[in-house]
Amino acid sequence: MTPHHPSNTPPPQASPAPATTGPAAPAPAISATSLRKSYGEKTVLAGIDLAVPEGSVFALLGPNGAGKTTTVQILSTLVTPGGGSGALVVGGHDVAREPQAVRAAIGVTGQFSAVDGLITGEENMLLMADLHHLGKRERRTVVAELLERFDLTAAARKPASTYSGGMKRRLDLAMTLVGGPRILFLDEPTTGLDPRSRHTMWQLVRDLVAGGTTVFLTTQYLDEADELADRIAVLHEGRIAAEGSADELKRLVPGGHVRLRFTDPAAYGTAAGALPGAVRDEATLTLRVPGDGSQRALRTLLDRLDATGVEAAELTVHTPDLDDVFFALTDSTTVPAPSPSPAEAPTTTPARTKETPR
Ligand SMILES: Nc1ncnc2c1ncn2[C@@H]1O[C@H](COP(=O)(O)OP(=O)(O)OP(=O)(O)O)[C@@H](O)[C@H]1O
Repeated sequence: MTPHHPSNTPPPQASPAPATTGPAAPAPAISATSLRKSYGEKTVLAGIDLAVPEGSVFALLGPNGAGKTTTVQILSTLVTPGGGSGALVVGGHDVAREPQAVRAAIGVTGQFSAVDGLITGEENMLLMADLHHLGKRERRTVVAELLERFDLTAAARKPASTYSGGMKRRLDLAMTLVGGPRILFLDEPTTGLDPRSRHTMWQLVRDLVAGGTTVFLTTQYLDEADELADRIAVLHEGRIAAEGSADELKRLVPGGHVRLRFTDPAAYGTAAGALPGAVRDEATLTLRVPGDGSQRALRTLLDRLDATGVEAAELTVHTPDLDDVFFALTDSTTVPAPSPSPAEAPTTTPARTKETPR
């Protein structure tokens, strides 16, 4: 778990110290150091650090206007970074010095589709193939394969304007893949789609990642980040408010607890006496013990329980969902406390208490 520090110190996981033995860690597919951007007086990005390992899915989460699209636009060379930004490297190429090489390595699908509704799905694809200078035979093969893979073969000869929202989005993604990009930027890829279409898109993304593609995703949907992302960064007021896996983020906010259910009232009573802070539910013989769901907290709880000699019939660990995290992190009156230093606690055991504002 890596809550960000105002100094923009890169998170330990994001930029590990070079190993003294063994093979060096591969360079991230996407990395940004102190990325800044302002429009006039408005600071959109106040210096953010990112590192996305190859073959992983990184989700940038944030409310409307947080700067997600701006980040994608800068990393995909569409917009210039602000003055004072550090190194921005995508696919091994510097975004400022080698924009062409970056463009050759990436695919971008934005909130505004590149699909032309006046021509058919297949014609849209062939147009893309021409833009990528594919040979005559190759363009036919690549287009047919992608249409098949994205379940668009039957509709291929129909004007794209007749497609459903989900089909258009699939076509858009298929068009992006014509050039065979190793790195994909998906800016809110499922906004406005129905649940079935969203699940289809998620599966397509998973398949791409299984094939080695790196995905940089922006989304306002917490379940989407939860479903797809290996790591999630929450963008708030121009900074990364927190970064980690979905589970790590969930441990950042209060609401986590362990639920112990007993079948024997005597055992229930004994356990309740031994566990200070436990919320009792006499009707169901259940105790709810607040905790961050970490290994350490769980061990303490079990040690206490063992000392009483009673055993629970059922033990479940509840962590808050990403909604709780999102609201806690993007509510400017509360920010999570920084993690204890690695010497004090494992990196997967972040502090989760609400703290005073910065
Ligand atoms: N070209 C521009 N000129 C001026 N301001 C801009 C420009 N592009 C973006 N902004 C401003 O920068 C801020 C961040 O916009 P951005 O589109 O990156 O946010 P977002 O997180 O993608 O939001 P949404 O989820 O609504 O798409 C907004 O306040 C927006 O108005």
